[in-house]
Amino acid sequence: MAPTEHGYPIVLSDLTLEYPAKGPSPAHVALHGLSLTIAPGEVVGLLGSAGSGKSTLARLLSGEALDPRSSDSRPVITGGEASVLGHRLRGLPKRRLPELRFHVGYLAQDAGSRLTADRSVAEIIAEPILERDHRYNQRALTTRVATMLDSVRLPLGYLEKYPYELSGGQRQRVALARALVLGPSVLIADEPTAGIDLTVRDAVAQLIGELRERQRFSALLISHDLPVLRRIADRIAVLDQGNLAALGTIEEVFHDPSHPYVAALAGALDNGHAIIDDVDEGFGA
Ligand SMILES: Nc1ncnc2c1ncn2[C@@H]1O[C@H](COP(=O)(O)OP(=O)(O)OP(=O)(O)O)[C@@H](O)[C@H]1O
Repeated sequence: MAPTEHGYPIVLSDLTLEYPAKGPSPAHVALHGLSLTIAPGEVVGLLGSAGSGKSTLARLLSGEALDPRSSDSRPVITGGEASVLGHRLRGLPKRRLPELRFHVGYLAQDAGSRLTADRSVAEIIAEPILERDHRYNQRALTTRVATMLDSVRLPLGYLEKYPYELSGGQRQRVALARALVLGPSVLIADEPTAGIDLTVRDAVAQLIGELRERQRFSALLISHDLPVLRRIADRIAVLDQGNLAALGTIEEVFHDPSHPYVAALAGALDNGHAIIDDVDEGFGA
């Protein structure tokens, strides 16, 4: 594995990320001068208003936004730097992208609902391994896939099922198994519990917590689900319109908020909202 910068798997220093102008759409700065470090084994929760840049950051750190094959328009680092496991992402040579992606598990937004429809659960989970080595030992592959399915608490009988046969929560667990199949050192998860019913949400949170203990990865977890964040995040960062509005433990951030968006989040919490998407209205894009 590449050496980490100052021992931190993720280092953002004064990072500015911009979507370049495209056709009639002008350039858009999605993140302004963001600085944040994530320590080995640390889980940082990321909250923010709609359009505040959370998914853009996730796409960059996972390497997805650096992939020239990506169909979406891609954000570009126009200021500062982001390092993941010692890889400096600004101007990262294309040949180093596979190594970065090997060590970084990425659970994209709505990953569960975007599983390839005509592949079995076993094929979906095995895919990241076979993409790297299509001659991977079949027996070792079967064992690895079964172990991953078991670690996300799905019965082995599900290996031959197809996504349409699974519930939303089960699909999300398959997506998580796929994101973790290469044993990453860093996990980037974008709303892993969104759209899942309450009981399963708790199970997914517990699972990420357990896997983190077992595999010891650092993670950036985008979520507005306070019970989930309380359970697994060591600190939270709050973004508002591309700027860092707060950073600290949940208690530190919500104790005496000075930023209006953070104050609105704290107000929603006081009113008993566990999932605090509701305050997005009136904030952000
Ligand atoms: N492909 C793109 N091209 C141009 N602009 C984009 C693109 N994707 C996102 N943006 C813009 O960048 C900003 C940040 O978007 P992003 O999806 O990162 O926000 P977010 O915090 O994840 O929002 P949400 O909570 O709604 O998912 C928004 O203003 C959005 O319109």
